[in-house]
Amino acid sequence: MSARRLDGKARAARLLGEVEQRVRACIERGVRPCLAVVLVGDDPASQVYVRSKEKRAAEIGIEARDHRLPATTTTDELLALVAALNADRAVDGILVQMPLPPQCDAQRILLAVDPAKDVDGFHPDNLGRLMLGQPRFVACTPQGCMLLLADAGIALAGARALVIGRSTIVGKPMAQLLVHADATVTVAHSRTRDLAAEVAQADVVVAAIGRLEFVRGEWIKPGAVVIDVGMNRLADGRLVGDVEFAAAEARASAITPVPGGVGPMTIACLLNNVVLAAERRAGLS
Ligand SMILES: NC(=O)C1=CN([C@@H]2O[C@H](COP(=O)(O)OP(=O)(O)OC[C@H]3O[C@@H](n4cnc5c(N)ncnc54)[C@H](OP(=O)(O)O)[C@@H]3O)[C@@H](O)[C@H]2O)C=CC1
Ligand SMILES: Nc1nc(=O)c2c([nH]1)NC[C@@H]1CN(c3ccc(C(=O)N[C@@H](CCC(=O)O)C(=O)O)cc3)C=[N+]21
Repeated sequence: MSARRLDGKARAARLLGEVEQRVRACIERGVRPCLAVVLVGDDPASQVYVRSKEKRAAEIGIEARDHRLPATTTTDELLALVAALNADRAVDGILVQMPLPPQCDAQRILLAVDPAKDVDGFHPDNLGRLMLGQPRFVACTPQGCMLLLADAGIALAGARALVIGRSTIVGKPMAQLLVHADATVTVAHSRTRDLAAEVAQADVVVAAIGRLEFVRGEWIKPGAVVIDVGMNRLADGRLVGDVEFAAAEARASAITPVPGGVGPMTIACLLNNVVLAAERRAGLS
């Protein structure tokens, strides 16, 4: 069997088309959706992501306001900027690009973002709402993974799902979304005793580890669906996922490529969250 490739690039383009329509409706009501992007320091990977987000935003009529701060920025300086963006009526969404330099207290900064503008879905208020099954902003990467799973056409209800990774931005919200979709969910992490055995049981595998081709193709249960969140940059510039793609593709029924899988979905879901916030301001939702 050779797996169907879940084309995140195409799915993201479709979602962005829908978001663009909704942006137009906001603009007709006099509300221009606006995302404030805060980037601290000069990490090259972060610069690439931020540029990509701002480009996509501009293409569909969302205003992207760029706030670049030096690597020496203090927590208090960042808190002051966040407070100003919270108070700015024209700003619908605030994204503070992670990771932050070590002297910045990321927890304090995430807590300071107005939950109604937290388009990343990282604020405890939004994470808590997700736990309760009453989501406001759902973290973009897990939201994108759920859309790709819907496209894979498998019934999640009753399926065995394995999430590898338990970060607050990917693994934990992903597991919550799968629970709400009635899957039977296992969360694996670095202390998991026998990862291969867990993978072998799973109808759905979501890998969010950050280790190149860590999930071996031979572990995959034949016919399983594989979502690869991992982004590992090789010395030659190539981007590789957390799953051994070629071998996994031979066993799975559907699989996301890297690049062109989850990554573009993350950006589309972010802009989806921005328009959601703008619709509230425009009285459209
Ligand atoms: N496509 C996209 O849009 C995005 C991609 N990413 C990518 O996804 C990956 C994960 O990101 P993120 O969640 O932020 O990463 P973190 O580093 O925060 O979390 C990694 C998780 O993997 C677990 N882990 C580490 N080693 C092992 C192991 N040997 N076996 C099982 N689990 C292990 C860790 O376990 P423990 O908790 O025990 O340490 C941890 O829970 C990265 O490659 C990142 O670049 C991230 C965000 C968005
Ligand atoms: N506050 C915050 N929010 C984030 O959402 C956030 C963050 N910080 N910090 C970093 C991670 C990572 N992330 C990616 C988004 C898109 C691609 C993406 O578009 N990837 C393309 C390829 C890009 C390339 O080739 O470099 C793809 O997979 O096809 C990747 C990674 C968002 N993150």
